[in-house]
Amino acid sequence: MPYKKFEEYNMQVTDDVKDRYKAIIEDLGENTEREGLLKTPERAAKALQFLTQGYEQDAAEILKSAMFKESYNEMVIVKDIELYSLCEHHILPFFGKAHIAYIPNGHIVGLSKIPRIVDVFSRRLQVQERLTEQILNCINDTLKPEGVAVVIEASHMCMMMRGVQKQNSTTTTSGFRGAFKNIETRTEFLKLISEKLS
Ligand SMILES: Nc1nc2c(ncn2[C@@H]2O[C@H](COP(=O)(O)OP(=O)(O)OP(=O)(O)O)[C@@H](O)[C@H]2O)c(=O)[nH]1
Ligand SMILES: [Zn+2]
Repeated sequence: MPYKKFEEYNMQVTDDVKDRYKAIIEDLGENTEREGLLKTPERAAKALQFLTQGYEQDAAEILKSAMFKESYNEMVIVKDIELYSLCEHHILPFFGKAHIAYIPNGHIVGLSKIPRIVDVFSRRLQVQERLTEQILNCINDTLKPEGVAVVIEASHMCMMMRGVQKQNSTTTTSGFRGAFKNIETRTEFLKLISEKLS
């Protein structure tokens, strides 16, 4: 199914993950019976299911649900799409912005569907490079546009709160297909998104 409602947590998964969180919190030396922590294993289990809901969603179906025949064939850019994902190495957040463009080839897509597929692929255990490529491939294979471009800028908590502890570094990844392989088209896209890049 393309969407999942958040009241619909899988009770079996919630119970299993809750028990494991309880054990982890105890291993860390905390008392899971104190008031503030009583419901924490269950809350954390639900939070983790929310943050990984993308596994149960079908990004191609989301795009297909709002594709419309149109002759418009200039660049369409949706920029500054905020994203929150989880780094698969440390299960810590990475977050930032995606900038996405495509050039239609007979079909346009409902604009909101682009941020929706960013969420589908973000809400998994990820690396930024694969996230970039999955968004790119999904739009390319489903919409079959003249071209598609994806740029993601993100900060990784695993590099900020721990490890190398660098607070100001950001990572940029990008991918281009079709018409965006052409240097002029790519430059136009990068110019249009950089007007608001920090
Ligand atoms: N390429 C890539 N690397 C990532 C991403 N998220 C986290 N990493 C890196 O994954 C690497 C895992 O390296 P390891 O040496 O196995 O793990 P570690 O000992 O915790 O490494 P440090 O973070 O350097 O302390 C680290 O260099 C992280 O910075 C990502 O989205 N893409
Ligand atoms: Zn990490």
